[in-house]
Amino acid sequence: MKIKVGIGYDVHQLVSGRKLILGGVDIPHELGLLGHSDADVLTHAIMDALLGAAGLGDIGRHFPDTDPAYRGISSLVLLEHVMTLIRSLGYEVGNVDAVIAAQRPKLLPHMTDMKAKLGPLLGLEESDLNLKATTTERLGFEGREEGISVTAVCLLEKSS
Ligand SMILES: Nc1ccn([C@@H]2O[C@H](COP(=O)(O)O)[C@@H](O)[C@H]2O)c(=O)n1
Ligand SMILES: C[C@@]1(CO)OP(=O)(O)OP(=O)(O)OC[C@H]1O
Repeated sequence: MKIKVGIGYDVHQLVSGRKLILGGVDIPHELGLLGHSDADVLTHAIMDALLGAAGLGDIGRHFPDTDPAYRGISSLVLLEHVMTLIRSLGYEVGNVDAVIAAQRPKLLPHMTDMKAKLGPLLGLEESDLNLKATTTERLGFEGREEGISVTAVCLLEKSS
């Protein structure tokens, strides 16, 4: 069994007039995330962890933000592409763990919905997909509610 580890990190700015999409879930909030796609920073960090583990670079390489094809696209669609790539190399995802740094809103009530969207795409059972949230105690850009950051790690497994 070959095992590879990956890490992903992403940040998106919080602005008015945009939706707050995390893990494919539209979370009610007065601010949303700015980006070329739907700016789903959680899904982006997970994709970067997967691509990193597979030695495939990052999401900017696969989905350039200069390409109109990706304007407003659901990041879950991009995750499906990433999973196709990962599986074409013979890998399956072992587990994913992620921490979302957001001062507000409270994300715990939305974790089950996020896991229900992401788990099937990743091919993961509930216990192998862990999502966490933390405030930064009002410190830094997340604490000032200027943006949300996510750090994600994953394992990829290939039997050989
Ligand atoms: N946006 C957030 C941030 C945190 N949580 C939950 O609150 C717990 C305590 O947060 P601290 O930053 O004080 O450690 C944290 O463990 C999360 O369960 C949340 O739901 N949404
Ligand atoms: C996802 C992509 C592609 O639409 O755009 P954004 O939503 O701006 O996200 P980011 O994490 O800045 O970079 C990756 C991009 O290529």
